[in-house]
Amino acid sequence: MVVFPNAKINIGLNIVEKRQDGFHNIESCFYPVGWSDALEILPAESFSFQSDGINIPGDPATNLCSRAYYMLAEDYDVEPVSIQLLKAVPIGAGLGGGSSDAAFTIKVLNELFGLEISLEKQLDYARRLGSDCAFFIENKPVYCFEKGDRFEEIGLNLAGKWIVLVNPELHISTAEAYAGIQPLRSENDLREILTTPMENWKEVVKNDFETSLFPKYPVLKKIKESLYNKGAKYAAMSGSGSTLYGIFDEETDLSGIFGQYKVWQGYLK
Ligand SMILES: C[C@@](CO)(OP(=O)(O)O)[C@H](O)COP(=O)(O)OP(=O)(O)OC[C@H]1O[C@@H](n2ccc(N)nc2=O)[C@H](O)[C@@H]1O
Ligand SMILES: Nc1ncnc2c1ncn2[C@@H]1O[C@H](COP(=O)(O)OP(=O)(O)O)[C@@H](O)[C@H]1O
Repeated sequence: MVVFPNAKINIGLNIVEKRQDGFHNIESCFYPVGWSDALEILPAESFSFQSDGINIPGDPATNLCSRAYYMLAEDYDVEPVSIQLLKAVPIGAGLGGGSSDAAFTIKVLNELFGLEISLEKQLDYARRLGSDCAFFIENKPVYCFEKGDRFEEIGLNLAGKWIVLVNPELHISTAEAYAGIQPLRSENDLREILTTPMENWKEVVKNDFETSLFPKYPVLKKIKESLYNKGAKYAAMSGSGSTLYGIFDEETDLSGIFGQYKVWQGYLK
């Protein structure tokens, strides 16, 4: 079975408070975007994981796809598989690429072996692999809270808008980014603001990580400003960075402008 684990962006990200378990409660909106890896999972004589494309640091046995397989194999009768991943989504980029691979692995194994794991249980398995991971099980726009792994429906439809994602190939560790934050609950209700026209978001839909990371990495702020200068209706950093995105009313080819960086552009669904 071949699937295409896609990336996400965060629209607004408020780091509300530090939790007893060391994690943070956050509020954000997750929106799926088309930048994707390719993942093939086939029944095999023994388990194997191989990847191509962007190099993923670390032992293949600890790759999130392998971890998803071993986690399910503890509880279900799953046969050995060979997993082949073509990695295209930048790593440590605020796009949740690894989490998406893991969530898609759960979904594929569930289907391939007829495991009939309920949606709630798939979400629970995904939560064990990473805070971002559960989002990719349903993979639809949501408002998220707690660790970013509890969801509420959101009436946000950006289908047909054009998005440009710019990744300056700075690897920012999520843990390190959280460590640099002084949590503060926003007075704004993100769900309410996101029902207003996108032109109104610029001053109020904020990603708290920008405050700590922009002074440290000036290139991030520069890219965000360029996206606005090129006509973005809204621009921001996704998650803990380092990818910036701009949302446009119409198709706007910026591949030349940002030629020195990794760029993905396309329509939102
Ligand atoms: C910041 C966000 C926003 O969507 O995305 P990315 O920028 O990583 O894509 C997420 O909260 C990232 O989720 P994810 O990348 O799955 O993080 P995890 O593997 O669960 O955790 C990595 C580390 O980040 C910190 N962490 C993560 C989530 C959270 N709510 N509070 C935290 O403090 C913890 O230090 C944890 O050890
Ligand atoms: N399949 C995978 N794809 C990407 N990163 C992976 C994968 N499996 C494990 N990782 C590890 O996860 C971390 C980055 O995860 P990723 O989801 O790309 O970051 P972010 O959520 O910031 O976009 C890296 O430390 C990387 O080594």
